[in-house]
Amino acid sequence: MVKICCIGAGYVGGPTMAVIALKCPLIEVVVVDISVSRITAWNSEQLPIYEPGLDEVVKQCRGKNLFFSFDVERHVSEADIIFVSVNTPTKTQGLGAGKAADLTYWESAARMIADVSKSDKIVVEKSTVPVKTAEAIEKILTHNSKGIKFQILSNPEFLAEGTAIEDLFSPDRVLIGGRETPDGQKAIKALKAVYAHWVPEERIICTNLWSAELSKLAANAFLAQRISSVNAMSALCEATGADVSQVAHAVGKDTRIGAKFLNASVGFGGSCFQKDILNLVYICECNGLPEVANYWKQVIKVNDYQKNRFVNRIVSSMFNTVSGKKIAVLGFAFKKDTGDTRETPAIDVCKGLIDDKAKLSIYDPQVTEDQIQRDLTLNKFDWDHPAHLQPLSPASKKDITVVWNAYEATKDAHGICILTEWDEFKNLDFQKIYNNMQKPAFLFDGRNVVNPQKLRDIGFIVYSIGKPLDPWIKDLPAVA
Ligand SMILES: NC(=O)C1=CN([C@@H]2O[C@H](COP(=O)(O)OP(=O)(O)OC[C@H]3O[C@@H](n4cnc5c(N)ncnc54)[C@H](O)[C@@H]3O)[C@@H](O)[C@H]2O)C=CC1
Ligand SMILES: O=C(O)[C@H]1O[C@H](OP(=O)(O)OP(=O)(O)OC[C@H]2O[C@@H](n3ccc(=O)[nH]c3=O)[C@H](O)[C@@H]2O)[C@H](O)[C@@H](O)[C@@H]1O
Repeated sequence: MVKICCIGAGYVGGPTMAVIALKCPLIEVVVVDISVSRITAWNSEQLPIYEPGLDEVVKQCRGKNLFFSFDVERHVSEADIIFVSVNTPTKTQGLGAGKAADLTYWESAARMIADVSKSDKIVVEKSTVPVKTAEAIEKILTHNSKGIKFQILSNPEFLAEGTAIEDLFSPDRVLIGGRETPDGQKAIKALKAVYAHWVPEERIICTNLWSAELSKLAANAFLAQRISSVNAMSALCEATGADVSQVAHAVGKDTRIGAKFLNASVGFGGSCFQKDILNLVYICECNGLPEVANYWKQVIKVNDYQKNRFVNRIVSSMFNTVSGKKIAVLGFAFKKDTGDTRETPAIDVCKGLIDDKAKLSIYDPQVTEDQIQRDLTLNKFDWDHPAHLQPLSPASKKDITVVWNAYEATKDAHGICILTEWDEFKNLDFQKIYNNMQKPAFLFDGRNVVNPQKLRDIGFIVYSIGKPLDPWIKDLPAVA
């Protein structure tokens, strides 16, 4: 029986391994982690992450051929294939701070693999890493190997949160990069055989190591660039009376461009887009390519501009101050169908409003008060380290309340901002909400989930990203 061990039981390691176990009943899959609380949760009824469909998959194979354990060394030493899916945060200190990937967790995993291995192994990069990481990992493994042979493969993950199980069941492609040597090709074949249990052969792409590593960074950069492109257009739509949804629809109908990923928003969030682009920028700079670095940097600049623009719209519309005003924040996760808040645009918007002394009442169906308080007080990039190494929750912000219902959040509020596109926000009773708010009642839709005209008919002053402006807002000076 082939044995797989995955180091890192997070958003990628957990779901990916659960699906491999489900699709390959004759392979034993063990997911290990240094975080005892995460492993305990994976073994309980309350999984540590919220992902539609994940519970069912885990229930079907846990205890049969899927196991979660904190006995990291034992399972690593017994495995034939080791996936490494640990954090690769942005460095906060030293060389490359604020840009380069921090490979501390990867390096310590590699050293541990070398220490405990007693037989030849295939080591698979699942984490997103800088191009050429495999070379460094190879050096660590071979210099500490005691004669054991390691083959390194790059097998980046393309799942998106909220649709992870769907994405894993039916991936657009699986990418496997390896050395162009007989041993490298043999390792590629072994990993390909795992995926071939359910992924059609033509969707499994095999490349050299560097192409696979770089393709992951490139894919995230291209995706984020589409969002910044449509968000840049949204500002121009507001200035001209065009409607960004109509523009995106018309542009996306061109089959060369395609319709997906053209939703204007308050900005992209999530643990990876910004981190991976910063990493790409750093690699370009290190390779003497400042023009290429600046090109990609612009994607992040436009994203920051979009978040600032949203806050400025709120403040300027509400008589240039939100001081002491109650603002209801609907949605805190970085997108719907996840409880993940890493780099969510809600953090920047809430901080912007708090700086202007607003009182926030926040509701998200999947995010806890503790998480929101942590997110609003942690330093940039601290969130991306294993939970037990993060700073303890500092003093909580006083001007925030977190409630468990959109009606309570909006009661007596001066304004509402929608920051996550949860389906339930589309079906709220906005007449009831309007009746219970201070007047004039403002609504700022950062995700284009409401019908602005219907809400204007109720009496709301509505701002929707990239849509023709409400007469109230049109007469105000332009904001940047
Ligand atoms: N979240 C996502 O949707 C995607 C993430 N990725 C990449 O996958 C990697 C992991 O991301 P997530 O799963 O989101 O992170 P995560 O933070 O949810 O999980 C990482 C886990 O690794 C554990 N860990 C760290 N060092 C360890 C060690 N030495 N030994 C054992 N366990 C260790 C941590 O305790 C944590 O539970 C990152 O490189 C990320 O860029 C790639 C595709 C999608
Ligand atoms: O490397 C990763 O971590 C993953 O990053 C993204 O997945 P994820 O961040 O989970 O979610 P997305 O659906 O890509 O959304 C990212 C952000 O962009 C925003 N977005 C997305 C699409 C869109 O049209 N407009 C828009 O503003 C979302 O609201 C969200 O804040 C990629 O889609 C995955 O392929 C990749 O594996």
